[in-house]
Amino acid sequence: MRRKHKIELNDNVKKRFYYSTDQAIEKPFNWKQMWRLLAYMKPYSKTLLPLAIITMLIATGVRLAIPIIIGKYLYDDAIAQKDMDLLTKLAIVVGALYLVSYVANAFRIRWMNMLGQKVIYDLRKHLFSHVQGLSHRFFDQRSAGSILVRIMNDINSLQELFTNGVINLLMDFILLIGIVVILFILSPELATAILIILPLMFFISTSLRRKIRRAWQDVRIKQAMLNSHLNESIQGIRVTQSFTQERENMGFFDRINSENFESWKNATRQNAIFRPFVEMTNAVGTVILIWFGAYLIQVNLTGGSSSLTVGVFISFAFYLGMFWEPISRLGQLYNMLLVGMASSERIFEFLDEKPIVDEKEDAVQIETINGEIEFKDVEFSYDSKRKALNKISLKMEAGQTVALVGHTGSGKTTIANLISRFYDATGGEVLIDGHNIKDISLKSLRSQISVVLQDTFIFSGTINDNIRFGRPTATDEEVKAAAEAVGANAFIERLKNGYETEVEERGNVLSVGERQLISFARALLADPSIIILDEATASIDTETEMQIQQALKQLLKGRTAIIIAHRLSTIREADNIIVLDHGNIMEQGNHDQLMNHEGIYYRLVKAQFTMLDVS
Ligand SMILES: Nc1ncnc2c1ncn2[C@@H]1O[C@H](COP(=O)(O)OP(=O)(O)OP(=O)(O)O)[C@@H](O)[C@H]1O
Repeated sequence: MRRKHKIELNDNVKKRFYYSTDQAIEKPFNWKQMWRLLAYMKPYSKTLLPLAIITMLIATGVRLAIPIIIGKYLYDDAIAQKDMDLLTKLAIVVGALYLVSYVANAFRIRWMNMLGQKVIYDLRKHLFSHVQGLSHRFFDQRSAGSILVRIMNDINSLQELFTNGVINLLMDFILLIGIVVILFILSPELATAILIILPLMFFISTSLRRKIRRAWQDVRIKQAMLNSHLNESIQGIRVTQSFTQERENMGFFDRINSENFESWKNATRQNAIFRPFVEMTNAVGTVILIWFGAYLIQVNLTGGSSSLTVGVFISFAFYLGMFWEPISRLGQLYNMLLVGMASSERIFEFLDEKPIVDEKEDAVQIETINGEIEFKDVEFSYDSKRKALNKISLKMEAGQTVALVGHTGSGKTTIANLISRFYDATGGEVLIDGHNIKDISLKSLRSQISVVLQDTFIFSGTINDNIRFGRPTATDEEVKAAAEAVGANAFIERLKNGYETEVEERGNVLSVGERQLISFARALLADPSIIILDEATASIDTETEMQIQQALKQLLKGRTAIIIAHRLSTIREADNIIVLDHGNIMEQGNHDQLMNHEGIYYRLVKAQFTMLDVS
């Protein structure tokens, strides 16, 4: 059925929606990395960790003791000897031991879970706070999705390791070694015969499990691809619908969905093979126990060289039943460790990433920046191949409005990025109030610069919250005053709940222009010394723009303002207009000077007027 409906894809477009699976799901065991991970348990080494270990030791000790009591003492010494007193006492002891084991286990699980959750909480907090402090270059090189995967999925995959892995590893070793030692003490001959199944068990738990593990990994990869495709499809749904590409899109989805289906089928098939194998080995063990055990009891009863009693035989049966559990868990733990190694490697890769823009230890705090900006022979390139700025020098006096114009890619945003110190110049120096920008503390620098972009970011929360982002301590009245000053008040009041209207993440319910007005209010509230408007009015209609020109004057008053605009009508009044081309300053001056000069700016203005005339 599925195949019948398969949608054939056009050969020209088959390459779309190929998601790379460069993220290794498992890595070989690495001690150094393991110690680094375990160090996250250190804060709990005097509290939760010892508590979990003690309760684990109690529960394991009790589990190891019960079969001996039931078999050897209860059967051989009490039932066989018809000692009713002893029988009652032993029954009480067994009951009490079960109770102790139950309580110890309940606490062990509780404390282990708590320990695991706390370690994961700490690790995620550490990673997030580290990533937040990284430079723009780090984010340029990675998609938001891949960063999200590390903070969520990779840390989640370590959760199991911390909650169950570490302590279960100890417990299973103790349990296995304990069982083997006890069996040998009770009856070396029967122990030797039964332990033949151990290698078989190990073989199954390692080799079969490896296959199963691979099969489930494949499922995870296919699911991640399905997720990526869904994410991209939903985000791009408007484009898909407008180009009527739904059928092709369905074809891609169908292909990834069938791969996902096949991988599930394979994994569940592998899983199904596993169970009969386990049961078969258990059956082999039981056959050996019954056959050889019965033989040894017979030899004992007829006064031969064996000392195996029925009670010890019963204890053996119990221990045999207990064998599989730790072996199987150790196998799982091994898988968990390999997956954990890959995840922790990726987490540590981020944690080891240093912010390229770093702060000097003796960085100066500037209470109030005046806003004088100077570039001295500044060079910059995002990558080693192309220069975004070529030895440019410029000066902006405090309180001036400076406009940056030039064609797409000429370096306007790059200048703004260097002023906010999102990147460091690769040559020359950027000075603010005469200080090299690298000597100023990042907090005091950035808290006094506001950047308003064309693509403004609206966070989930109310309009109020979004404006208050500029200054969290501002009162409702101050928020409203800022909105009024930039002309945002009118549209906000028209919303259902006014300033308390909830806007979803990215502000999808607001128009692009409305979002820009909110970001103006946000910037005004922050009361910065330097304000950068990067194409900030590009999405506001001309009428609204004229309305906010006054407000903009208000916003820019007493501050150094850098305005980047393609719409030249917005920068006419700037004190200085800097014209850029391929990272070079071609001309500068005010509107009249540049118009008289009849250079690039003159031609740009003329071209825009001609376009307007035509339309
Ligand atoms: N994060 C980045 N990584 C690599 N190269 C970049 C990055 N940002 C910009 N560039 C490159 O640097 C050059 C200057 O870009 P910039 O953003 O400063 O141009 P712009 O003048 O602001 O352009 P626009 O008018 O389109 O906004 C361009 O060639 C661009 O491709």
